[in-house]
Amino acid sequence: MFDEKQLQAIAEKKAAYQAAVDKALTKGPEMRQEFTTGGGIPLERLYTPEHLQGVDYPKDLGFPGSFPYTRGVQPTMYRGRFWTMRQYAGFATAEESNERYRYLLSQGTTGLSVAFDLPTQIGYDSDHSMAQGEVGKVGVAIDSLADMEILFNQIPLDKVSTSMTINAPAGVLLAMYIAVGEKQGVPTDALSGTIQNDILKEYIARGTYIFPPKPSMRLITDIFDFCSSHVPKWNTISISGYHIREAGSTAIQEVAFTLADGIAYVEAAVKKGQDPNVFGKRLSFFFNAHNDFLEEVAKFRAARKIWAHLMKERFGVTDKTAQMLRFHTQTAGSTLTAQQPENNVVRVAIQTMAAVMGGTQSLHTNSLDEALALPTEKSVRIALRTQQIVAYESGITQTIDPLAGSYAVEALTKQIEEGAWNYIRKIDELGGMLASIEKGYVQQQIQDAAYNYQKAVEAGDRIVVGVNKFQVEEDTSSRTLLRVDPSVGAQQVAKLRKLKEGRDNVKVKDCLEDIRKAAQSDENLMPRIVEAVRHYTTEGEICGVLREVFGEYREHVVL
Ligand SMILES: CC(C)(COP(=O)(O)OP(=O)(O)OC[C@H]1O[C@@H](n2cnc3c(N)ncnc32)[C@H](O)[C@@H]1OP(=O)(O)O)[C@@H](O)C(=O)NCCC(=O)NCCSC(=O)CCC(=O)O
Repeated sequence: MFDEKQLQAIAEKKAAYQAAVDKALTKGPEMRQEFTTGGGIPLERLYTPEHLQGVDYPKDLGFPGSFPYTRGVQPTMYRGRFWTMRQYAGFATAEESNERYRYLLSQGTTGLSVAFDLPTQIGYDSDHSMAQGEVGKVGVAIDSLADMEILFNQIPLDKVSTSMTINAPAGVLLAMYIAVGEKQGVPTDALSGTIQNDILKEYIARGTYIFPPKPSMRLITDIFDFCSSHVPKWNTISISGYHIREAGSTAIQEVAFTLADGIAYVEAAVKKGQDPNVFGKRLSFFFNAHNDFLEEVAKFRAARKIWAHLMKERFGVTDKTAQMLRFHTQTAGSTLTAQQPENNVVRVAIQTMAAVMGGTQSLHTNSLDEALALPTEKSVRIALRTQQIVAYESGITQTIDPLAGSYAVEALTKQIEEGAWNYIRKIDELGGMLASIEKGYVQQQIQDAAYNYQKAVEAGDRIVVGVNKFQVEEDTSSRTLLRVDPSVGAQQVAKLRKLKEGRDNVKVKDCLEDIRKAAQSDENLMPRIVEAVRHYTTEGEICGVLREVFGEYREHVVL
């Protein structure tokens, strides 16, 4: 971006600067021998136009809303519309969670995001022995359409978009959402939202899988196909790097493994004869926002660029929307500290700025007390206000991709891009993402990175304020934390018993038989599942039949 003469002048001046640095170093050394990003990328003392050598503006950066989308997916970005402020929430019963959603909406949240309890996430009803002690704990307990109707009571599904963090049983929860829409008189083509539906990262990092890879991929591609024709505004998957990063990966690994998962999904759907120009439009992504501000901004920019190239060049996608990497961000749970939790507000604010400067489409900001418990209403409000302050007061939303052209940010963007491509090539060599997971390669890479980070914290090479430096004695007696009522499990079991007594059990049996037959054949499962939930067939019953046909996945332990 600079001509030869300018670069020559810079090189000459740089010699003088180096002499000044050498002199400064004789007076006192720098604080560290080597400086690196949080993700371990080596950093130079100073970045100059020399670092932009090789950056081809139209090719590498371009303009917002056009290939390769490095600078953002919308031509006007936040001047036209802020990102969706989408707080992940849900606990106890559908009634209590509905109250929390309506509170959030009244406070200015612009999208919903449902957290389900663990039994729901692994396809068990609240009365299953595996569910004991877990009902309503980390999210809301949903057994049937009856619970979903309460969850979205007085929330118009044609006006608000909803994300559901559900993976192995994603099709069942999507079917229930469709059925709630029908009850509200909202046609399926007016529903908008996202299901996480990303099983590969469950095998790698999160753990709420049910079925083995093959039928799991089939369920996912069934959903792609079904939504393309029936629920066209639905984001059919949220390909997630968030949990990979929470498990301890570096920023480069987060990008690489997420996009490699994306490649696996596209390949699976293409193999089924689906058109990536169509289903590709509704693939969405989900990343983490950590504290290392510049690295995070660069990460988001690099991820968009790589995905656009992958879709265009590897899969021959010509549709512009299908080339775009659109993503949700959550601030990093793993950076929150139980010590001096008020400091977490500052961490979240920095991470919010990184997500916004990186061009996110949707954002969840963590609450200050989340290292201790599920957030209280007050702490959730502060988290939401953090987004609102960044949106309305910081000024950073008024200029698109404002850090572009920063020597340091462009250099980091390139480094992350190159690092991620190296991993993607390695995964290709290993036979793709599924094979790489089965070999334990991906898990091992993440474990090594997590181990190195922890060692650095324990050695004091990485400072976590309030944890390994600046500790204080804290009086925790006045802390108010949210506690889920332990009677939720019993309440949910009683509700389920009543439901099963009152519904048409012959119809339910027929629906389950239809699902079994469809599962044993190549038929798309979604229409059968939608029909079953309409008749109040429970999630556990549907997943139970699928378990019988598909079997269950057992974890590949990496030692
Ligand atoms: C695509 C995204 C990322 C965002 O979708 P959204 O609907 O919010 O936003 P969007 O698509 O960008 O914008 C909505 C519509 O406005 C349009 N639009 C946006 N900006 C515009 C602009 N400047 N000018 C004109 N139009 C614009 C878009 O094109 C789109 O229209 P069209 O629709 O017409 O194109 C989606 O997938 C999403 O919301 N994901 C959220 C995932 C999530 O919450 N996950 C929580 C996980 S929690 C978790 O997993 C962690 C904890 C755990 O482990 O459990």
